[in-house]
Amino acid sequence: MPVASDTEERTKDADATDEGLPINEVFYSLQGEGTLAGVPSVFVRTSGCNLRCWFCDSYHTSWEPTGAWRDVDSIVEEVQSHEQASHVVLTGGEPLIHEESVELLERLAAEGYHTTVETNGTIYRDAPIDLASISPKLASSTPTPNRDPKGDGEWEEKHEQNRIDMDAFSRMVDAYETQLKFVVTDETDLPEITDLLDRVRAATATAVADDDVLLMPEGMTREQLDGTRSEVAELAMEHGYRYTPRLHVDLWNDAPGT
Ligand SMILES: C[S@@+](CC[C@H](N)C(=O)[O-])C[C@H]1O[C@@H](n2cnc3c(N)ncnc32)[C@H](O)[C@@H]1O
Ligand SMILES: Nc1nc2[nH]cc(C(=O)O)c2c(=O)[nH]1
Ligand code: SF4
Ligand SMILES: [Mg+2]
Repeated sequence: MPVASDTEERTKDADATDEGLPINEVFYSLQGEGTLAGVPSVFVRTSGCNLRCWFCDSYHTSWEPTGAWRDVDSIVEEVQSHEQASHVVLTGGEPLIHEESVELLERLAAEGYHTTVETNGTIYRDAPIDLASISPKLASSTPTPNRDPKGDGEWEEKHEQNRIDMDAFSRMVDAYETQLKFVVTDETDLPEITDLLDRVRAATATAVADDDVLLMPEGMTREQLDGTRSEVAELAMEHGYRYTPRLHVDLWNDAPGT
């Protein structure tokens, strides 16, 4: 069923309940991105997002949010059915638009799981998060009319206004072990990354090392990554940041549930 796309809309959604989470998919795979790439993990993907990146590889959680409302018990049960996994990745959509994500993380922590939250960094929540994998959205993510996958640029202004929230971003950096994972389209993204790092370093008590900064090539298929990965790897070397592959795309291309 369709899921309201952000918290504000969701409260108006007659289908919304006070309990549970809108779930787009739960699957077992290898963590494909970031410092934990290669680690067997169960992915819980919530539906609904407060942003609209033109390149979003999870279209059915953002541009056309779909999923089923599920209670936390049933989600935890499905996670536990993948007996080999001790890591859980909560992603979306934007998982932190949902208050119930906190309860899910509490339950998973109580069961002994390592939890990673994949987030755009615009919403802070207090929860047992072992790794906050923050992917702040750059200007190059904005759905301008010529790049809008759905309409005619209706989301451009809202996305542009909301894509960075320095308060939420810096609170998260101070509260959790963090990696900053920037989606890079080309070299023109680098000045904005440098500027965002200056701003977050000025706003936080925690040291943000260049080693915590990862450049990830934009692309949801192998073919698209063929056009970005070499350049992004060179940019990481040039600037002293890390490079992260998109291992799942290299292994399984854009197959569902990977
Ligand atoms: C679908 S998002 C969900 C979590 C959260 N909304 C966010 O953006 O961080 C999961 C990850 O995929 C990245 N991503 C989405 N589309 C991508 C693309 N076309 N190429 C590279 N990374 C992409 C995001 O930046 C984020 O790191
Ligand atoms: N294998 C795999 N690794 C991932 N790491 C982050 C993902 C995400 O969509 O948040 C993701 C994903 O969708 N698949
Ligand atoms: S913030 Fe994440 S889920 Fe939302 S549109 Fe961007 S990439 Fe997709
Ligand atoms: Mg993904």
